[in-house]
Amino acid sequence: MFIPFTNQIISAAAAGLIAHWGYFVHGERDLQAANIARIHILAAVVLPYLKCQLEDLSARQAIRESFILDTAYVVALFISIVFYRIFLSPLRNVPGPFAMRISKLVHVWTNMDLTLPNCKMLNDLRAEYGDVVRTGPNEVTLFGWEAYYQIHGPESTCERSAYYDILHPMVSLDTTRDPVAHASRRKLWEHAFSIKALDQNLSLVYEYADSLVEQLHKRLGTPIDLSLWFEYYSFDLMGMLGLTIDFKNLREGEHPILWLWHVAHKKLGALNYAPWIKHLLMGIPFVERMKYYHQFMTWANDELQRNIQVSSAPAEHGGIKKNWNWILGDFVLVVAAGSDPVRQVLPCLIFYLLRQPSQLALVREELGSIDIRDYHAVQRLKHLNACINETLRLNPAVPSAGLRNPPKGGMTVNGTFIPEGTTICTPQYSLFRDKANFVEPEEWIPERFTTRPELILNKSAFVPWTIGKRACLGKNLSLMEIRVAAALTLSQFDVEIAPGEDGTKLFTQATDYFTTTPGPFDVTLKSRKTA
Ligand code: HEM
Repeated sequence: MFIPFTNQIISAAAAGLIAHWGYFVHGERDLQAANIARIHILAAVVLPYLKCQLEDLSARQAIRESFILDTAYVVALFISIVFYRIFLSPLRNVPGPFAMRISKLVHVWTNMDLTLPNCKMLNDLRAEYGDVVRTGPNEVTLFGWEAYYQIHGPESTCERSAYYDILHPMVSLDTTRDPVAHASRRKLWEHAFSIKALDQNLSLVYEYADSLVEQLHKRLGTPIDLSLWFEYYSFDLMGMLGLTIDFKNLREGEHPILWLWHVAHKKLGALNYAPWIKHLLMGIPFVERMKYYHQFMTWANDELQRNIQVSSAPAEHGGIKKNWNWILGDFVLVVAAGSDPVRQVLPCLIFYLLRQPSQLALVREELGSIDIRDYHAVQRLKHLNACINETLRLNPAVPSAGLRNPPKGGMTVNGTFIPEGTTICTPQYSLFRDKANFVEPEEWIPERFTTRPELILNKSAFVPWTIGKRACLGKNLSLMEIRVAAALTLSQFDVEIAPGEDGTKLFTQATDYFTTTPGPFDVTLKSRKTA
């Protein structure tokens, strides 16, 4: 069989167009990334072999011709994709940076720059392009309170976007994209977060906060990274509460798994914006960037195996084996979702209080008026609560995540039609710093939550635990952790920024990879009490 080479080139280019129009353009392909790569590599290897066999070419010539055909295929495919994204996509009229229309890789690349976290980058785009910005070939970022409620509110029928397959094949309450599975799992979790369960956790929260204070007392006068110490506290506490594992970060220094979690998170964080890259890398052995993630997962797997020997999954749900991806996913969720957000609030809160000594004095006055061992009294401290809220407003734990897809048939938001399959981003960071919602939005003014309510223009815009069917389950627990640790630390220590520091690394070195991880906060401590 002989086909003229020119016709072969035309056929290869046509195959590229067919691949785009027949396959790639029809929906999400993130989870198939590794298989797509495998099929293409296989085709590239088989083609020269077939050419040798069928056309009687020398190996050298077969490879040369195959290379030309591969190039024709790839060029046609990519030209078609780029043309579609610029001129034909249903999002073509939505304003946004030109490069972001063409590829999500631009977003990934931008987020490799640690000096500009994703939430700030998106906020800058709003200033340039308005309330609806195209931030990817198939993604829009929406600003404003109405859009947030439309996407996340109780009436919303939006579903989680491809980003949430990030743990695939594992799945957790916080990542499942199946609304039915989510609703039934959430019921199980709600028991664990009920007020009754919370009261049972109280003594453990005090125990770990006491352990933190004890360790800090041993380090008086020497510079320490308070951000890290708060992480030890929240990680140890979540380990014990959620997993019954004592990580002993507080007593014995950083547990290897915490270190591993940090590295894996840093290495993979920027890839969140194009989930297919992670799924592709997962399919390739020995990729350096994935090494720490694999190690973390192996640890989680082993640790869970050990843990599970003392419990059992209900047989009616198919037992442990069938539920393994869920059990492992929830296990990882507890470590990540439970620890990072609390760790984020505490050092930021102390930073603001140090910047505004009159606010610190007010909080201490409140603390002095109660028995801080009585959590119900701590819980009612108006100014402390206002300071926590104001800290969360300026530093949301999940500043730009919570990505969603519109329901079947698409939806109209802010006057723009968003077709189904589009990823929608609604950054809390921008919502909480919107001057339509808060007066002097960039300033830390706790009184807006107490004596100066006029500084809040729209109460409904303050939703750090988000709203709707997927709102945070850990709200009350997290507030308990924050209040108790803040109360004990502020009443026991005078905190000063460490020599040579100004404390701002806490913000300038923070990362926004789903949850925020704050930068270091180097301080020295002096004891306020000897008793
Ligand atoms: C200041 C602390 C915290 C804040 C501001 C916060 C915020 C949030 C937000 C915004 C979400 C929604 C994320 C999304 O849309 O994907 C979320 C989900 C969730 N959070 Fe938190 N969180 C905090 C602490 C905690 C803690 C301590 C836990 C305990 C394990 C926890 C457990 C969860 C769970 C289980 C979900 C998923 C709920 C669902 O899918 O139904 N959170 N959180």
